[in-house]
Amino acid sequence: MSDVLRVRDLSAGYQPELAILKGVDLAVSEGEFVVLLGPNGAGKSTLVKTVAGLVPVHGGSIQLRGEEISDLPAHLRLRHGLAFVPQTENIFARMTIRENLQLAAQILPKPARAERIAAMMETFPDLARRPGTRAGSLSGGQRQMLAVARALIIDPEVLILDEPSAGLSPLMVSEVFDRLRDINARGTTILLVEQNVRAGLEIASRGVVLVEGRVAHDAPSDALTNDPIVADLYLGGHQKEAQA
Ligand SMILES: Nc1ncnc2c1ncn2[C@@H]1O[C@H](COP(=O)(O)OP(=O)(O)OP(=O)(O)O)[C@@H](O)[C@H]1O
Repeated sequence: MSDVLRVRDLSAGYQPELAILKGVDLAVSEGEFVVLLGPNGAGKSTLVKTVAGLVPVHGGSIQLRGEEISDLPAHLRLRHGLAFVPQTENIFARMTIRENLQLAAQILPKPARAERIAAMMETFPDLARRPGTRAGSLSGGQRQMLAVARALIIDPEVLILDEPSAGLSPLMVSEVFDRLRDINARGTTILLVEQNVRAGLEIASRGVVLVEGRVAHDAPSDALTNDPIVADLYLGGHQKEAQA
């Protein structure tokens, strides 16, 4: 399997002298579903934001299909096929569902836009039922679906999501996760940041555990789920909570 995304010895942070990521190595293969786990403050969001071009890189490399992208601004990374769904402010609340999709489609050549919007409406029937509804009036789960639809409009090489389950009820989380599972089954490579260890390892085939800005574990989900040392040391509270 070829790597879609490859991060090597990546250091990055919000200020020049303060590295939050301290030499991260991570590869995501074509068609894979990888979950990024770790305690609060480990640097999960910082890692995906750095990959998306939103946090300054101090050193190391980020490659998309073998091409170095760490020098590119965020909008050009998007053009290269890297779609990122931030944790918040990922839709335009005052605009309708259709307008949100139309805006996201602006990046595509004009003739391709209508077809991609129609494809998203087909993938997300819940959104297709009410294209004129203002995004701000949708439920939390539907908003996340719209954010994912906006990201998918370019038919990306890789879809990166920063905790789309944050603040959602368990029912909504399972709806969003079911949809992500479908999207992955149709061939989209996914890298997901998730706080809930059990839910993350259930949906992804591989887990990467970040601790203090470094990769502490990188293993198939089954192995991480059953590794008591990993559960106690790094996933501790979350794992116990999830099993309670
Ligand atoms: N905009 C920012 N400016 C400066 N420091 C930041 C910023 N965002 C995050 N940090 C710091 O970076 C470190 C890593 O935070 P990050 O949000 O990446 O961790 P995380 O693993 O995603 O945690 P959580 O699960 O709590 O979201 C923390 O020390 C945090 O205080």
